[in-house]
Amino acid sequence: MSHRVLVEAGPAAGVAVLKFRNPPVNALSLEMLMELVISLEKLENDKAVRGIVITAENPGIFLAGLDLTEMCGRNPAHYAKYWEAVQELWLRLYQSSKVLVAAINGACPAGGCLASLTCDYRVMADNPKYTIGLNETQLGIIAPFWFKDTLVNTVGHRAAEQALQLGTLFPPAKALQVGIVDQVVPEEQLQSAALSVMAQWLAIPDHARQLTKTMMRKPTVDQLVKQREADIQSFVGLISQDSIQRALQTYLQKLRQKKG
Ligand SMILES: CCCCC/C=C\C/C=C\C/C=C/C(=O)SCCNC(=O)CCNC(=O)[C@H](O)C(C)(C)COP(=O)(O)OP(=O)(O)OC[C@H]1O[C@@H](n2cnc3c(N)ncnc32)[C@H](O)[C@@H]1OP(=O)(O)O
Repeated sequence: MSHRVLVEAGPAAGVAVLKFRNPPVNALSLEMLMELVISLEKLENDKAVRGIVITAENPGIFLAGLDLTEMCGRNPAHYAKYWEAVQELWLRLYQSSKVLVAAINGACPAGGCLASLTCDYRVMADNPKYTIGLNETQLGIIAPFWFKDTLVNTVGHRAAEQALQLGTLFPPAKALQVGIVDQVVPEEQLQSAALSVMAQWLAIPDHARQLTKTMMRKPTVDQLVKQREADIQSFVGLISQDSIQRALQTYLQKLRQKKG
């Protein structure tokens, strides 16, 4: 039984809706990652499901990204386990044979943006409070190569380089202009817009669409698959550095003080 991920049958045949519900901010904790992987595996094996709309149960925060508390003050074995789970989620999402449509109904930084970038299409609610992007450099860390590759595959090299160096979080109109999202709609129309685009994608025969998706994505997937263990070791080495730990602690404190 999953607590942090809700899967519902969609209103249209063949469509499931996967909702994030990990309060307070839908951070990708280890438990959340594991529940997501299990939910995605079940959906992948369900022949009746052809498409999945991915969204947050409560509007406001789509996903707050990776859980910073999983990357601060822990031991190397924990960092390795956590990173393997992050890799696994990305591999499941990016290689999914289903049509994935992200209905972005809230803040979507870093790991949240990455999850949405694995989808085939992104619709974002037109709310200026919501932003999306790979903001790692603002935290004093760097987006790993496969985060970078996923962004490059979406927006192209120049736009990705600029967004990554600056760690830009784009509001909806800017995100559309750069191409991080494909469509921006009034908030109350988000779910219907996602279902409408899903219907267009499902009009294509599955086998042709799936083979095309694999052809487009395989080179990027292979890069990680062939060096998964080395990527884990790089992550553990980097995240364990005192300077990185200090940067993450400072960022977390700033988030906590924001309220005070
Ligand atoms: C191969 C080798 C390469 C190695 C490179 C090394 C490192 C790179 C590794 C990983 C890449 C990292 C990816 C990430 O995803 S990092 C996370 C990025 N996320 C963010 O920057 C978002 C931060 N959060 C926010 O901006 C806001 O919280 C929000 C999501 C916009 C919501 O705002 P709101 O005002 O509604 O809530 P609060 O800010 O008050 O937060 C409430 C509560 O939640 C805590 N929290 C927020 N975000 C996170 C998070 N990502 N992880 C853990 N906890 C989080 C926040 O601190 C508050 O806690 P409190 O205790 O005060 O209640």
